[in-house]
Amino acid sequence: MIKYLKQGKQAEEKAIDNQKVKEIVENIISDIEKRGDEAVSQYSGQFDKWTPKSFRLSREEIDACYEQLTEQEINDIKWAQEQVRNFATIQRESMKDVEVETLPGVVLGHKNIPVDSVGCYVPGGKYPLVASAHMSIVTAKVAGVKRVIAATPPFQGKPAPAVIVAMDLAGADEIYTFGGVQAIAAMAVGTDTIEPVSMIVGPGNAFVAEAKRQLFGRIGIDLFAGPTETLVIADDSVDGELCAADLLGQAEHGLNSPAVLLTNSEQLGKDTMAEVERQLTILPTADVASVAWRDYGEVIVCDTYDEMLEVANDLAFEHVQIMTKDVPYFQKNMRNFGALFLGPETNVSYGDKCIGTNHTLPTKGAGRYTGGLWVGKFLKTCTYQRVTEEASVMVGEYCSRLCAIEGFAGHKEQADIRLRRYGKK
Ligand SMILES: NC(=O)c1ccc[n+]([C@@H]2O[C@H](COP(=O)([O-])OP(=O)(O)OC[C@H]3O[C@@H](n4cnc5c(N)ncnc54)[C@H](O)[C@@H]3O)[C@@H](O)[C@H]2O)c1
Ligand SMILES: N[C@H](CO)Cc1c[nH]c[nH+]1
Ligand SMILES: [Zn+2]
Repeated sequence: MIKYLKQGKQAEEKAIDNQKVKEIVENIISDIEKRGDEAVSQYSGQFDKWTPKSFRLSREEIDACYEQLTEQEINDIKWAQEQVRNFATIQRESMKDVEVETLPGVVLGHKNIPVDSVGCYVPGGKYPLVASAHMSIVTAKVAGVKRVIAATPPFQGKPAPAVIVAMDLAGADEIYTFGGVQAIAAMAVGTDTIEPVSMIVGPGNAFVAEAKRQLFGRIGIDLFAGPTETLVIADDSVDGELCAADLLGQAEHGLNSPAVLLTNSEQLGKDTMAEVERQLTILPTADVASVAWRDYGEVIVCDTYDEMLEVANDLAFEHVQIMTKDVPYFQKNMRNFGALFLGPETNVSYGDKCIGTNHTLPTKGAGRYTGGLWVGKFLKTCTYQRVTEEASVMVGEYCSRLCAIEGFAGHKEQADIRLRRYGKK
């Protein structure tokens, strides 16, 4: 049986917010399509109080950002990028091109071809999300994308130096300081000064995620990577203090970031709730985390692992932290999630910042149909075929008859002409 010790906002309340966001985003995109740079500047002024002469940073402006960081900070950014690059390179090497003779004289293959140009969005409303630069730009470059442009909103009234340095170290070819819907739309549809890209990637708030969703089709997107959500699956092998830290660690992302504890121990549920309240009195980001916990925090108690597994697969959350006696059971049976964090020794923050797996992950149920950002998202797997004359006759006979079933005369003739040319002479 499933029992809620604490429940978050219900689906209907969430849907009202979503509708408002949809309308706002639709209007901004259509205005930017019509008025280009002028509209980008207007929205940047309205939402971010930021209207520079040029949104694109010059080499001198980028270099000035390095001066604002310590050597340690630069080295740490480099270390994190190295981890992301290493893992992405191994993943890239696992994506082999294929060429095989499936029937005598029939050769089929596929090639993995990088997308020509990509726009990488690095969030920066509440926090300058330095790590998002590694996740998208480094990975795009490992995939072989030629033109990688990057955008991030101003932070506290100016370009965030650590984000700009991370973008530059990651290999971004153009760096823009603008955020939100205006950044996504400018990169996707292009303006007088910005050449549009083929694909937009990277996480963001509800406005950013919705803008990508609305533009999908005109451009490619990686996935729906909206407001952070985290699920902690735990039993009495761990304590409330650890569970609370792992819930609040992600609740601090935003007012609408769900943090859920799923347990088979009512006592752990109660201890965690008490611990959350205690930690909120000392967490410097409690202003955000406390609202997220109040509105979207949940504590669900189940009887068995099987029940916990079913709830977790239904939730299809972005992050799933497993802290149970039987970790392999969840590793084996979890099907819907963005990333798994196995055991109390690791945690979401390692993945967020530096361990090497990508932190741009599916939210709002998108984990039911996609994994997170990875090198494969930047590659188009495109097929080709080649046949001998003899094989063309063999396949052509099947094809001709199959076309006749469907009434496709033109298709049939494509086969028949080859039967006449390559058939018995
Ligand atoms: N799913 C993932 O992989 C993942 C990874 C990292 C971060 N995130 C999420 O990214 C988000 C970052 O959000 P953020 O807000 O800090 O930064 P952000 O850069 O995504 O958004 C800031 C921009 O939002 C726009 N904006 C703000 N209020 C608006 C309004 N009322 N109307 C229109 N536009 C508006 C502004 O232009 C601003 O530049 C968080 O929700 C975090 O949880 C998700
Ligand atoms: N947890 C975020 C993904 O939802 C990623 C991140 C980066 N920095 C901090 N957090
Ligand atoms: Zn995080």
